Amino acid sequence: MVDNQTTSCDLMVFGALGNLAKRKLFPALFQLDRAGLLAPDNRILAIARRNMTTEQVRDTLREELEAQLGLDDIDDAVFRQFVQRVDYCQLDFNDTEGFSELNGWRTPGNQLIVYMATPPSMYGVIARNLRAQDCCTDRTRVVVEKPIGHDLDSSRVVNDELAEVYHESQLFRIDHYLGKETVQNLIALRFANNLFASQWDQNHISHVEITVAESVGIEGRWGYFDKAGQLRDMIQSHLLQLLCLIAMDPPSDLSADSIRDEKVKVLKALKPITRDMMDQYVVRGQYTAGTSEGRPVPGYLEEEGANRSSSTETFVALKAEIDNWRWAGVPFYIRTGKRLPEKYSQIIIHFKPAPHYIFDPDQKHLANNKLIIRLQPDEGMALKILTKDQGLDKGMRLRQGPLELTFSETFEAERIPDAYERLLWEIMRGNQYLFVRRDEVEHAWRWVDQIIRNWQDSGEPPKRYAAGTWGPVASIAMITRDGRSWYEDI
Ligand SMILES: NC(=O)C1=CN([C@@H]2O[C@H](COP(=O)(O)OP(=O)(O)OC[C@H]3O[C@@H](n4cnc5c(N)ncnc54)[C@H](OP(=O)(O)O)[C@@H]3O)[C@@H](O)[C@H]2O)C=CC1
Ligand SMILES: O=C1O[C@H](COP(=O)(O)O)[C@@H](O)[C@H](O)[C@H]1O
Repeated sequence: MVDNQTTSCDLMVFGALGNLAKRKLFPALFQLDRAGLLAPDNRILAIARRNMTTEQVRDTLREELEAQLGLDDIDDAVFRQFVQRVDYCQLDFNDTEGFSELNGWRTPGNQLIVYMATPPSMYGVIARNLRAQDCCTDRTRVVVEKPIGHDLDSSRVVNDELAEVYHESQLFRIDHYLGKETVQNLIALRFANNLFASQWDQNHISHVEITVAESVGIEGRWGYFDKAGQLRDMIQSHLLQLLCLIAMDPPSDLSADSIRDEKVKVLKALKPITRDMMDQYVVRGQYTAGTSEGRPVPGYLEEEGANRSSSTETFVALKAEIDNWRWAGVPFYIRTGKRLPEKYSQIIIHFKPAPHYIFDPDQKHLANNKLIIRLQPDEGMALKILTKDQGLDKGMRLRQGPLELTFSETFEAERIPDAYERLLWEIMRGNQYLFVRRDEVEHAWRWVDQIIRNWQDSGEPPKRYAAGTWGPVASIAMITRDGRSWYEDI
């Protein structure tokens, strides 16, 4: 059931002293409180194994919020109101007996939200230990982070462990890209504007590009990242979710299952990339030393904690095809990487040219309309259209220009909430539409696993690219072979 208003709830954060909690969860909860979106009796129990008192944890929260949100953002009164909600419980998640302490903290009758900001290997043990307490009723919602496993088999183990204790309707699997305002806007763009809805298929679209470029390296997360790589870390989750939102058929309504059913159909229709297709369809890269934002940076193999012979990829470009009526013959070119020249995420829809061209043959290359959807930064969209160049001497020369919508300029300059604010708010309201269902996770793994197996079988190392460049040249060759290029006018 979806609540329309903020409900009274108790939130338990397992792993509350970790990186995610510090950087994302507590800042998001603070912002919700500041916006008046936490009910007066909402309480937060921070749970971790370090020996600390509630007072110490509240003090560190102040420092961390100041660091994350900037000093100006912290209002004393709001901060005091916020930290009063927070208690700390020292607990090793393997200590079954220790879980009994959690019961004393709960407000009887309140909705309970259990947020597992822990390694996925802990999800099962926490769920089982909670089952022994009064923390698994139908008034409980459980939030888990990506990645769910590192392949299909291990994701099934994690999902089975959760399913042993909780019903699917209680599970909120986070993919934080779904919490980004501009990602949700894809649904509005596609299904609120008949102009696009009627053009959204292989009759009108020639190809689609999805780029999620990061300028950061692995940010001290070698231990995690080296076991994952960019394909598992970014494509299996965020980029396939973006692809689904672009490619799915219209859902019959905005309910979680209507949307998720349509996404699953897309994932099931993804054409497997077989071993003999790999050369043409997938490029894997790893950064070497170079520059980032004007300063020298080490290569992946020289990062802190690195194993110097790692063949983990930090860049992937691939061509995905969707075997269904809507998308037959329309490639989706996807690329994502770390230590690229800048951070931006955008989707480009390349429309087919008009069936008959009557203008200057030299300008024929301009003839495709493009819809550019900027997810971050500078959120907005531009529709590239052709008009006549102005002036008596120009004849019918064409000029390409944008119909431009920059959200920060067109709409009142409101702060764009961080993805985790939106996601936490939806969890409190019990709305699962921005969360990933089990079958989505598993179909995504099935497709990604095959690519990983192909890499393992070939034993070919990733191609090198210097930090601060756009990835291996092979990624340019991949799209050029099809007579296309990555869109550059950012
Ligand atoms: N950090 C990020 O940006 C992102 C993280 N995620 C996911 O979020 C989850 C958390 O990640 P992250 O915060 O980076 O991880 P961290 O390792 O920084 O935090 C994990 C937390 O869990 C605690 N913990 C682990 N084992 C136990 C145990 N047996 N008993 C008690 N406490 C325990 C750790 O305690 P201690 O400090 O004592 O070790 C720590 O507080 C992971 O699933 C990750 O994949 C997803 C997207 C982005
Ligand atoms: O989930 C992850 O996402 C971040 C990128 O997120 P963004 O919101 O900054 O675009 C990525 O850096 C990280 O490796 C990955 O685990």
